Amino acid sequence: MNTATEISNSKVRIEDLHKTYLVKGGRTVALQDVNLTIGKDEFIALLGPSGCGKSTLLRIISALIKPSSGKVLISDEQILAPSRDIGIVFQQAVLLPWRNILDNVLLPAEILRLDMKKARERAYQLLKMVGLEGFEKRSPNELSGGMQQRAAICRALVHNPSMLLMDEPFAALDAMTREELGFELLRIWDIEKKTIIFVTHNIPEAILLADRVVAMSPRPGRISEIIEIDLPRPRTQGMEFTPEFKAYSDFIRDKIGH
Ligand SMILES: Nc1ncnc2c1ncn2[C@@H]1O[C@H](COP(=O)(O)OP(=O)(O)OP(=O)(O)O)[C@@H](O)[C@H]1O
Repeated sequence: MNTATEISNSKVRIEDLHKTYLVKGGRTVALQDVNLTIGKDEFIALLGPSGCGKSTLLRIISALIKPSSGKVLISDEQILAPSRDIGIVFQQAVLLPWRNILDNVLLPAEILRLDMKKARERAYQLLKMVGLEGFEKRSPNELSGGMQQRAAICRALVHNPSMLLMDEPFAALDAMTREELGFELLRIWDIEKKTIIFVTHNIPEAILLADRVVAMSPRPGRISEIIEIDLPRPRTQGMEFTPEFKAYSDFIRDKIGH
């Protein structure tokens, strides 16, 4: 099992990150000594038990919150404010109910004051790529949960960021839709070439998607293990039943004590 990788072409460098939240009557250490280098266009799965600090780490990388100490560099620049070069997908699609699907996808382009003609072309192209062609003018509540999450992915990509941060994006979906969207995400990643950080609790999902699985320990969150997933790409249905996959799964389960 390969757990040590040299990253020659780095996109993200996380250095000595600590995060302590001040809470009533004390403090919660959410992250401690987190160091990680992520390669350009790499697919990272951030795996760990509930409360180990995965969302906190994602929020620090996207500069939605500040670390207590340490820093995050993206393309060699320290991140101090939210960057337009990042797209974020959360567990819930949170589409605005009064806007149709196309206008929801276009929201970041409006906020960033991009050329709306070009943005509209891109939105149509993205919606087509995720199988939502013909649904552009529908309202979000006319779409299934999986379709809404597809639209949320398009919204995160419309301004063509080089990084995609995904916080348990498929956790609210049923198992079949979840798997389907996983493969769809891999297809998008193959076409669009992004650096992806994908938070999940789900070991098979992490193995199926990622180049490397970064396993975190329970609070205070630290990186306990980094496992390179040397399965061939494209990843396919049925791979989960191979002995190689099972070996990764057993190894990770053993390491994180599941
Ligand atoms: N705004 C906050 N104020 C105080 N404590 C917080 C805050 N956000 C998170 N925490 C605490 O920090 C720890 C890490 O939380 P975080 O949400 O990052 O974990 P997580 O691994 O993403 O959890 P889950 O998988 O359940 O979403 C938890 O103990 C949580 O209670």
